[in-house]
Amino acid sequence: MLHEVKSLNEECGIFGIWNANNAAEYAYFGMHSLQHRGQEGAGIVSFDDKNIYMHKGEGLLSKIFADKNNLNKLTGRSAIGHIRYATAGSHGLQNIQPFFFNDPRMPFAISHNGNLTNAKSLRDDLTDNGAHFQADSDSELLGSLMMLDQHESFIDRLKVSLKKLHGGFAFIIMTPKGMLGVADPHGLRPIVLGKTKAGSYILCSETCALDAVNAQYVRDVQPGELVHIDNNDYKIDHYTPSQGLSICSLEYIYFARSDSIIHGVSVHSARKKMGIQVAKEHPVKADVVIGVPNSSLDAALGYAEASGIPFDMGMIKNQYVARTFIEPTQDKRELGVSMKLAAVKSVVSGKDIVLVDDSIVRGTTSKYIVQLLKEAGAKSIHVRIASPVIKYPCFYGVDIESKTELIGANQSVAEIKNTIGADSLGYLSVDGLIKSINLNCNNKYHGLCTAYFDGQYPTDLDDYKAKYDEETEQIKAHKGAEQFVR
Ligand SMILES: O=P(O)(O)OC[C@H]1O[C@H](OP(=O)(O)OP(=O)(O)O)[C@H](O)[C@@H]1O
Ligand SMILES: NC(=O)CC[C@H](N)C(=O)O
Ligand SMILES: [Mg+2]
Repeated sequence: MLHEVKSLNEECGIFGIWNANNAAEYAYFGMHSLQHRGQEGAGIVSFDDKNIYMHKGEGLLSKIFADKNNLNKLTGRSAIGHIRYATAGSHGLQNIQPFFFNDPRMPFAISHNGNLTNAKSLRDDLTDNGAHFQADSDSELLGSLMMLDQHESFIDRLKVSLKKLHGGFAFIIMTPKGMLGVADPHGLRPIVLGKTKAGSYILCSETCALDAVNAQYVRDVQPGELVHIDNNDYKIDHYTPSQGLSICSLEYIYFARSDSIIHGVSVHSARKKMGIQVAKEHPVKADVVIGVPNSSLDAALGYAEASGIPFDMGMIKNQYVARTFIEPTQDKRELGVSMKLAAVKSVVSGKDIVLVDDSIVRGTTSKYIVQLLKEAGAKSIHVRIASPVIKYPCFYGVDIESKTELIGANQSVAEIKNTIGADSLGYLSVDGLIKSINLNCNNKYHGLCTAYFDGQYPTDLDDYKAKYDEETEQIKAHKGAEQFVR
């Protein structure tokens, strides 16, 4: 299976529109602006009064729908779409969503962003109860549970089944009668409601997809909520009580597009504040601040603003290589980074540099960039990371499920500094991160999941717990490690 050259793998993007002319076309344009969330495959399912239409494929949306007929055949006034980056189950067409369930009581299609922590146990139970599966990802389990459930109404079947799911999930569910949006009890994955000028409702992962189709933001779907949309309006219901918002902090740090607004916080502003905050926490004398295009540029601007050191374009990104797919081995990954990023010698030569990146996962990018800047004549390189040390894996929809691949779980900050060859290295503190995002949420989690940094998982780890416990002893060794080294 081929993968894009990315160090930090993204999540999925979901989009649904109800009661619109050319619904599938809306889905296509909305999903196009969510392409950063997954590049493995995509699909759209549309409904008209009598029929269901579907087209799915592997790779980028523009490739899957390059033949316009693939979109034109998706008629009807409602459509639901999905773009995938796998976290559970195999790669390949069978796991590309939306999944369609031909339930004679009420047919439905589902799109899922997230990862279920109890998927294996649920699958085992369902298999014992005679369920048949279309594929092997976690996402179809909601449909499988609903197919076996005996409640009379569709909503009851949905609510009962949702209660059995653990972990991170945002779902859009579509039937011939209406569209539904769901957030897990902690709201780990983002999902928003919007409305077009013509009055059609949209559910999608990020507000950038609403902007792309000229729709207005209505509200974020809150933890434990079930939003019903039909021809008349939308209605907010709950399938379970909220456990308090703890949305994935990496959405703000890296995943979401900078122009999106999540739970009232502009992603761009949050990133800029992370840069301002890391400048306060780890000041350094230097000639120029540079960012790693594109995802750290907002933070680099913040660092420059707070420190008074000028920002410049010390690195450029080859936009075309970002869409090159290669095998995800370490040597190919390194080759991928070198094809993707290049130094601007006139900016970096002879200079003391502050190099800002949004995160370090395996260390591949930072190591390569430090080397690149040295070769371009930089005098010294002070790396500043606009997020805390990533030491713990994620089980809620991001593809870092083992600590063995995390440099921050295996090395102290001093060791990482040496590994990447920097003159100094400073990470943002967890408090600094919470302050920069500032969700103004008074719950235990400050509105955020910061498990990557502090191991505070808002849910049980269920089927992942045994492996996680095995790795925990090693992780402990680095607990409380310093945030800065010279
Ligand atoms: O330590 P590493 O394992 O290298 O991972 C960290 C890098 O991964 C991400 O960038 P990525 O290259 O995925 O994509 P981007 O171009 O969107 O920043 C992130 O922005 C860091 O630069
Ligand atoms: N990244 C995601 O949200 C993935 C959704 C689902 N777990 C899958 O693997 O298809
Ligand atoms: Mg990057």
